[in-house]
Amino acid sequence: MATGPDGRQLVGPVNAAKTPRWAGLGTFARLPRIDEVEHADLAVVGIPFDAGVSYRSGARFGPNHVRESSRLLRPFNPAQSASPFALCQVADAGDLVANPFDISEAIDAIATDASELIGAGTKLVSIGGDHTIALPLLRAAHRAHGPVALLHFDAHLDTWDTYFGAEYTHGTPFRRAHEEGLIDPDAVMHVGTRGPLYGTQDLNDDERFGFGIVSSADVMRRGVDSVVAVLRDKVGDRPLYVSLDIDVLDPAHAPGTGTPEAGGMTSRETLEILRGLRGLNIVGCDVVEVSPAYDHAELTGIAAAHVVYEMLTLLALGPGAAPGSPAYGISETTYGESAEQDKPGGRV
Ligand SMILES: N=C(N)NCCCC(=O)O
Ligand SMILES: [Zn+2]
Ligand SMILES: [Zn+2]
Repeated sequence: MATGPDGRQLVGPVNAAKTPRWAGLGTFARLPRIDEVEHADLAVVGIPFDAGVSYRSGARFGPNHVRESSRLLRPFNPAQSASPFALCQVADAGDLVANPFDISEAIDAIATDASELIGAGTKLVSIGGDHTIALPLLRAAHRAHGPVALLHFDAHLDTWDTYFGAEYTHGTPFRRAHEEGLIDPDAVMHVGTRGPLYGTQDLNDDERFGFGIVSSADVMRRGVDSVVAVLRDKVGDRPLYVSLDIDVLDPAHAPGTGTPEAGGMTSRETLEILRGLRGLNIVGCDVVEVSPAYDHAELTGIAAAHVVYEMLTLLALGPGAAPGSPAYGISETTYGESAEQDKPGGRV
C-alpha cells in the first residue's frame, strides 16, 4: 500500500524484492487485478481477438504474452521522473470476451465492455489482439469524449477499404472510424509509416480522411524532438487516442507480429516519441498486433510491455502535466523547456 497524491491508499505491484519476479500469476507489471481494488483510475485490459488479420494470425495470444514479458518492469520511470503506480490506482482488468467467429459481434462486445469501464471512470490501455479492435475502442472513446484526435503508430495506413469484401478487418479500422465520425479529421496522424502499398490511391484516400504522415524515414532523418513537436502541434489540447501497432517497430526490434515490414523505427525512438506526449489530453491507448508465435526471446513482448508502461505513465501524469526531465542523462527535457527542478539530485 502506498498513499496517493490525493490521500487515497493505493495497491501497487507485487514487491520484486520479496516475491521473485517469475513467481505467481501474471497480471501486467504484477499490478493488482481490478477486483482487488476499490476503484481503478487506469487499467490494462487484454483483447485477445485476431479474426481480422490479413496474413499471419496469432495476436489472440498477445495480451498474456505482453503480461508475461512485463514482469521485470519496475515502479519508478526515470525517463519521466515519475512513479505511475503511486500517482493513481492502476490495475489489470483481465481480458474482454470477443466472439472469434463473428467479427461484427466481437466489435460490438468490445465497444460495449470498453464503454462500461470508461463510464466507471477507468482510463484504458488495451492490449490486442489485431488492429480491428481499434475501431470499437474508438467508438467507446467517442461515446465519452466526442470526436478524438488520433496518433496512429504503425507501419501500415490501416485506412484501406475492404479485404475479400470484408469491411471490418485489421487493415481498415481507421477508414471506418473516419466514416463513423469518431476521429477529428483536423488532428489525425500516422507515425512510422513505410512499406509497399497497393497503389497511389491508398495515399489519396488517406489524405482525404485528413491524415498526415510522419514516415519511419522521417523519424530517422528529422529526429525524435522535431517529430514530437509536429505531433503536439497537430493534437493541441483535443482529447487524444493513441493506437500503436507493434509492427511500427522494425522486425529486428519486434519480430513477433503478423504483417512485418522492413525499415522500421527502433524501440528507443518509439519510447522517446511517446514520452514526448507528456501533458497531452490522452483519453485512451492501445498496443496491438503482438503475435507471440513469431516472437523470439520475448523481444516483441518486452517492447510492447515498455510501450504500455510509457502509456500508463502518460495517463497517470495526466493532461497538463508540466514538462519534466529524465532522472539522469544529458537530455534537455521529456517534453517542453528544461525542468531542472524535477531532476533528483540535479544529475546530468
Ligand atoms: N494492421 C496491420 N498490422 N496490418 C494491416 C495490413 C493489411 C494488408 O494486408 O495489406
Ligand atoms: Zn501494421
Ligand atoms: Zn495496424
